[in-house]
Amino acid sequence: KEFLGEIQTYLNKLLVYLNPYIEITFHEHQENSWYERSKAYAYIQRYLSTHSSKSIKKFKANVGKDCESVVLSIDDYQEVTDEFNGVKVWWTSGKTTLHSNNDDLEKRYYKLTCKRRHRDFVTKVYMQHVLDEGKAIRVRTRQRKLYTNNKSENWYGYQRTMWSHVVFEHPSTFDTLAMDPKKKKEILNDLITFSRSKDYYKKEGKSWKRGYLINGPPGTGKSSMIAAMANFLEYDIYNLELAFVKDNTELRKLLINTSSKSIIVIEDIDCLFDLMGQRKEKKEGSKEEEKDPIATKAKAEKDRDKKGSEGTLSGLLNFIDELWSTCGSERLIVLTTNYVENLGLSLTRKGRMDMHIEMSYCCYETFKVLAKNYLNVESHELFATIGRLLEESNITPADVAENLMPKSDEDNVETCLNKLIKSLEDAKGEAKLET
Ligand SMILES: Nc1ncnc2c1ncn2[C@@H]1O[C@H](COP(=O)(O)OP(=O)(O)OP(=O)(O)O)[C@@H](O)[C@H]1O
Ligand SMILES: [Mg+2]
Repeated sequence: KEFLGEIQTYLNKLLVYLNPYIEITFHEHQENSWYERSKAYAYIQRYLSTHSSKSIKKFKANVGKDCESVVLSIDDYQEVTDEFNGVKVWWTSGKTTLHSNNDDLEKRYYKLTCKRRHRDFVTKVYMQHVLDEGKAIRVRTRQRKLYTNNKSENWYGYQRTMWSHVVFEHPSTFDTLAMDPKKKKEILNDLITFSRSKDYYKKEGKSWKRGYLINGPPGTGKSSMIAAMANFLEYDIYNLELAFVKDNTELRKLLINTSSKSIIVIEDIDCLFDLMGQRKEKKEGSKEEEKDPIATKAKAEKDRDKKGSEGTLSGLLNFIDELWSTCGSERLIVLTTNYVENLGLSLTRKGRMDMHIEMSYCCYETFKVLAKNYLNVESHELFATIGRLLEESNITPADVAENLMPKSDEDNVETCLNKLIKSLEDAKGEAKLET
């Protein structure tokens, strides 16, 4: 009997030796951490769902938390064949169920089978390919988000969130954005250089971020510009509502909770002037003051030269410095304002913002892009008249767009252009009356 047992073990070993295949298993959850989903598992899932769509008929849908994304993956025990550099591998997915005291835990895995002699190639080269590709697919297909910060009263408790989000779906792109083509090119180049300079920033010991100050009257496309940037770089947007931020500590907490590949936006930074002023007055004389660097610094400044606005300006700059130093890498910081006068100067001069973008009233070049967007025309006999009128009046791209947009079935290129001409003439008349 002992002898038989020994034979059995040898036979098993022989079988293993003769079996030309090996199996590698990737579990959904790391050992000892059921809460942390393995990144490799997620990447393999993406990889297989795009590389197997032809050969497979049964899929399983995983719908994201907010019903915002659907990821297909191969259903249990379906086999997928993949080939890479002439090496064939087979994938299956499956699950084991663990019975614990309260509930059954499903443990899912992907199993990779390949020829024994390909082992090195598969574990080193092929798997690297799968993981890289899976990661790239995930970046490509991720839904981008628009975040806004909540009041800090809502940061705690049952549904605590600092940032609320919706899916970001603004249609604006650099193609539809109407502005001086030379400036547009400049901005695009700047963004491209930025997105490719990871190593440069690292080598220079700088963190990888860039700041833009966008100014222009309402309706000239500042928000559209930010959306176009986000669409171009495929970044998320964090809209920072400073009225909800009490002090630098809160600001810091918010910024730490932003993710990379994002644009942090503060709109209407000039309104912040007033906000800073209020904050300072409230704090004045209170004990809190010593703890708050903004107020303290602002007060010191004020005491020194007794100029109120200087105090608030330095408070604002302080805030922005905090913003710069706290938010992590791979981020754009964009500030917008309607009035640039002293604000823009002090922001750009002191090296805080890298680029100053000016959005202006509609000129002929801008109009041509809008006409292409809304009416799909590149030239028309009325263009000359419009060009001349544009030179004589200040009308925003938003107003031009409003006129060009066909509103009923009767509207066509001709009627829309005439509508615009009428508005331009009215605007000109008004301007004359004012002077
Ligand atoms: N330069 C532009 N190119 C294309 N569309 C524009 C442009 N400017 C304005 N528009 C149109 O006008 C609308 C309003 O523009 P947008 O919100 O970008 O202006 P804004 O400068 O952010 O204004 P505000 O200062 O009021 O926030 C946009 O939805 C867009 O359709
Ligand atoms: Mg705006």
